[in-house]
Amino acid sequence: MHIAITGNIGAGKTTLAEKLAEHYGWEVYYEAVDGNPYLAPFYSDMQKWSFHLQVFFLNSRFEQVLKIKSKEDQTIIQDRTIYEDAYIFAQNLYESGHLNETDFQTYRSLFETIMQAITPPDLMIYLKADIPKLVSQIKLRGRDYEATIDPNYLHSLNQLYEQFTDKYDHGKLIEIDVNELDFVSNQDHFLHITKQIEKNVNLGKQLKI
Ligand SMILES: Nc1ncnc2c1ncn2[C@@H]1O[C@H](COP(=O)(O)OP(=O)(O)OP(=O)(O)O)[C@@H](O)[C@H]1O
Repeated sequence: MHIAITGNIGAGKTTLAEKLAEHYGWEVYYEAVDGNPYLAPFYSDMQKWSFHLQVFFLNSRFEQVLKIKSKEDQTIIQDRTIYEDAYIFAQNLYESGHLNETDFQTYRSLFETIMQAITPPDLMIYLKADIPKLVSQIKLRGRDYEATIDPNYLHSLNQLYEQFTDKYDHGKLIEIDVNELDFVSNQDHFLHITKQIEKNVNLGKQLKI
């Protein structure tokens, strides 16, 4: 089974993926952050590195989806989806003028080709958070290259997340407002999330508990 967590930068996807993996005995597929040669340069010069970074993420996410497909007997939890790369990040860079028309069209055409080869997740979990929550969580983890993230960038991404999740029709999607949730130290908050997952997918004998 393929479960994916979707949400803006700093929404808590990686932390939730790890907690769910521990709880259910699932495997996590992380985003390609460590060893990503374009991520830090991208944050210092978006104009120059947007296309490179988008192609890098698209390829790495495509590889993940193919691997997930080949392991149908296991449950894998994916930290961010390929849809977000195209419909949110690349779209935002295009709208803000960091990706030019030609590069964006080339990227979208590559994405459309990839779409023909992949299947959507069985369940998407959208972690919805407002800007103050995102900013404070990004600060907490203290990555140097993320220190320059402008709240306006997060705001534009959040607007695209809203549009994307409203229209999403590739499969099931649950929305979890994490503004007032602390699923790390409050077990009831964590169980609120697992309850919703179990309502939406049949975990059957895969349950570890
Ligand atoms: N397609 C993309 N275009 C631009 N930046 C991207 C893209 N995909 C991921 N990123 C960025 O790469 C980094 C990934 O970091 P990480 O995997 O820790 O996730 P995150 O988005 O911060 O989420 P969370 O805190 O919810 O786990 C972030 O700065 C993130 O937004």
